[in-house]
Amino acid sequence: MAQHYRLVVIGTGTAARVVATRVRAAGWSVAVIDFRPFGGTCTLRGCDPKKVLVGGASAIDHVRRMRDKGVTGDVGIDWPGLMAFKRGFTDPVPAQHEAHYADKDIDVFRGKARFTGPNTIDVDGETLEAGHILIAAGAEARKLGIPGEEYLVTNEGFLELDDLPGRIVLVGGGYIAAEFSHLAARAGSGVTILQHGERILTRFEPELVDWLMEKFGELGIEVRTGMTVEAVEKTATGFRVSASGAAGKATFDANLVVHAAGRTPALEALDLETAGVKHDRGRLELNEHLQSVSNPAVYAAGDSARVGPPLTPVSGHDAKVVAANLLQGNHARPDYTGVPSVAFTVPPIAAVGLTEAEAGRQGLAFRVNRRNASGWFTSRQAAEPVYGHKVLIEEDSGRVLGAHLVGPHADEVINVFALAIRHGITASQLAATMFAYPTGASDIAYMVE
Ligand SMILES: Cc1cc2nc3c(=O)[nH]c(=O)nc-3n(C[C@H](O)[C@H](O)[C@H](O)COP(=O)(O)OP(=O)(O)OC[C@H]3O[C@@H](n4cnc5c(N)ncnc54)[C@H](O)[C@@H]3O)c2cc1C
Ligand SMILES: NC(=O)c1ccc[n+]([C@@H]2O[C@H](COP(=O)([O-])OP(=O)(O)OC[C@H]3O[C@@H](n4cnc5c(N)ncnc54)[C@H](O)[C@@H]3O)[C@@H](O)[C@H]2O)c1
Repeated sequence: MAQHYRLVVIGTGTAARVVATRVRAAGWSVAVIDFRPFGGTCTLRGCDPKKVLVGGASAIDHVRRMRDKGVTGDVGIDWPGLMAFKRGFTDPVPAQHEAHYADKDIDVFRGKARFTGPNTIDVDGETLEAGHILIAAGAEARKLGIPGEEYLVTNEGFLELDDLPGRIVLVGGGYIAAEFSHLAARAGSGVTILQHGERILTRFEPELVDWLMEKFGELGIEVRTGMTVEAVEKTATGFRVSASGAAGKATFDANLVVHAAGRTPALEALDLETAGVKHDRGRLELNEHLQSVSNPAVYAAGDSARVGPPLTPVSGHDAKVVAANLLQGNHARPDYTGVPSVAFTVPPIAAVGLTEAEAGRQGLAFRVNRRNASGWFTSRQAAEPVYGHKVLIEEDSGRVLGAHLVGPHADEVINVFALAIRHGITASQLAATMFAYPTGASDIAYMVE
């Protein structure tokens, strides 16, 4: 016998929880499904645990930078201790989420969801029938299609390691490689990044990434760009990674090989054909209201919709759009203006709005304030020489088109620029704002002058 709900939600991450909670509050019957512990990627396997661990790396880095400046003593990372601190955040999450659903009278199902028709879902032999179905299944590590792929550990495994191995190879050179390498190297591991592209962190301004590369060098992280990983094999002591590039083939030995080569919407298990849900090259085909173009009962949000950038605030934003469309009929559309993004290296690198290349391609008339600001007070006080910015300001309107920051407080100051871009606050209005001094934000006036 099928159980009937007005809404069935696949997933229990950020997008799923926001939609389920809002729609239930309007009186709909709602069920959520997940085959993993409840809570989603950000709280359990992504942003939050990563940031807790980076906190440890950041603390020892600060002490080391201050060593010849009146701070004494040796510091290091006790990995099991840091992991125990991290587990203090992650361990309670599934029970808290389950309690939330119980409190809201939202039914929960544990297992893998699979469509069995346009409005029906199977969860381990149980059939759910729904007026609407939300795909909020997130993303999963991209299949590389290389021999030995099964030996790769994903973010999920890395963030649960009881011990940190001596030698780590990261396959790919984006967010995950940058963040995990900074953490692991400070915790004492030898780290190699094998990146297919000509540079790492391709979503950030190249000049700022170049300034940050100094840090990778200091940490002894070996960054090999232009290298495509082609195979991983097991050896007596660990793994051997084979890669090739313009300079030829090379092999790298490691005790751990980590997947940092991109994530794609987690659609494979859903059997979308059975539900008549169109998709193309791993992406759902959605209309401007985040509804399937071929099955009007189905909506998607967050990483599995992959309309906006795959970041937590975007999942929350998509979810609000979908909830509004479910409850009041299609009228809301996502607006990704001014979504900030940070890679939590130490120091962090951040971006919001257009890059210089994008603004150029759009034919906009703009000026660029570009500075390596390692002589500024903020940089010297933090004993962190990597500090700089690039801000793009439109000539006639004075609108901030893009802001790119690297160095101390970049992860916080970028939010001021996000506010400016999203709400049309001009460069001169930012310059006329009194920010508390001395803080990262008090440098903004000089960045936009
Ligand atoms: C290592 C890492 C670090 C990150 N750091 C940041 C950061 O600092 N800042 C930031 O903004 N973003 C960060 N992100 C991205 C962020 O975590 C995601 O964008 C966000 O969590 C996506 O939320 P979601 O609700 O779309 O999906 P998810 O939170 O991924 O939820 C999807 C859920 O669906 C479940 N599911 C999948 N398929 C099925 C199925 N067939 N049946 C049942 N359940 C299913 C999954 O188990 C999962 O729990 C990071 C990601 C990673 C991997
Ligand atoms: N701080 C954050 O916001 C944060 C942190 C971690 C992850 N994330 C999210 O998770 C997603 C996935 O992160 P990611 O770092 O895996 O992906 P990414 O897309 O940032 O980078 C992947 C890189 O791997 C390279 N690559 C792909 N295949 C390769 C191969 N065979 N050999 C060598 N290099 C290869 C690609 O050229 C690409 O540059 C990101 O897109 C991001 O949205 C966000």
